[in-house]
Amino acid sequence: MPDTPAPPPAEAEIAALRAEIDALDDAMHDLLMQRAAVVARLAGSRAKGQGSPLRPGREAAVLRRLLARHSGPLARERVVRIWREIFMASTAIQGPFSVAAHAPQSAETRLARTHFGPITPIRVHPTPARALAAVSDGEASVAVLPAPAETDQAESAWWARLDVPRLQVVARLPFIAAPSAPEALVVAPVPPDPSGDDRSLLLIEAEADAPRGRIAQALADAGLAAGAVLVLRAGEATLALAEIEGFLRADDARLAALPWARRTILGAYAAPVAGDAP
Ligand SMILES: O=C(O)C(=O)C[C@]1(C(=O)O)C=C[C@@H](O)C=C1
Repeated sequence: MPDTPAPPPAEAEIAALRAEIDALDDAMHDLLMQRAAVVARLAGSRAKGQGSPLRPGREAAVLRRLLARHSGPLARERVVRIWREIFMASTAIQGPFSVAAHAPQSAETRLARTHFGPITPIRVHPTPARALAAVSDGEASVAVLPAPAETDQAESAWWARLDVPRLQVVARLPFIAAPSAPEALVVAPVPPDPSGDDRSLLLIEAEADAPRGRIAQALADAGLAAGAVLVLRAGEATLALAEIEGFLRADDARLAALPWARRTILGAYAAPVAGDAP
């Protein structure tokens, strides 16, 4: 028998570590196949019902739970990336899924791509109305639109005309907080699902000259903790869009304490999580 020289120690060490990685890959693959089988069972369950398989609140709750137990050299943002792909794979098991985006800054398309993954079809529409129509008509599963901004004019303020409750805001992108980066909202033909730490969007139609301060005060007096309040002067009315702490429901008694009868909950989304420390 010819003598086979023993590999140098460094190569032997690499081979041993790669064998460990191979075993872990097999274990992870087994778990992914098991997870996919459970998702297929969930898709068939009557409790989940028909309609969009997407549950952004549940996704956020899963990610928060994993990030809370996370440690080691794997970056938090990488954990989110890996699970985003898992969620989209699970969504695909439950039916076709596509995105209609309106992306005036092209950042919205990037946010949609990052959130919904590289394989999900994304079509960019020239106006928010066209993107929303694609969802209403069943051509797309969700719309991704620019987050409301103080600079919005009556024409660009898609949120002022959202066909609620048929269409509702269900998520805000990005889920990993990125201060002063562009943001987008996800609109779906289903209500949002709570994640346990949420913010809701409340649209109020006030009188034409209602000062912003009065609207903010009325919200505070009603016990509604508002973050940003956007104000849009629209002819005879003032439209105020308030981001309210928590998952607001239509029968919330605090809404009845507001001095304006025309108030609409546009939806809700999970509060973002912190990224990796720089
Ligand atoms: O929990 C569900 O309803 C699922 O469809 C499963 C799952 C997941 O993979 O964890 C997938 C998609 C949903 O958006 C949320 C969660």
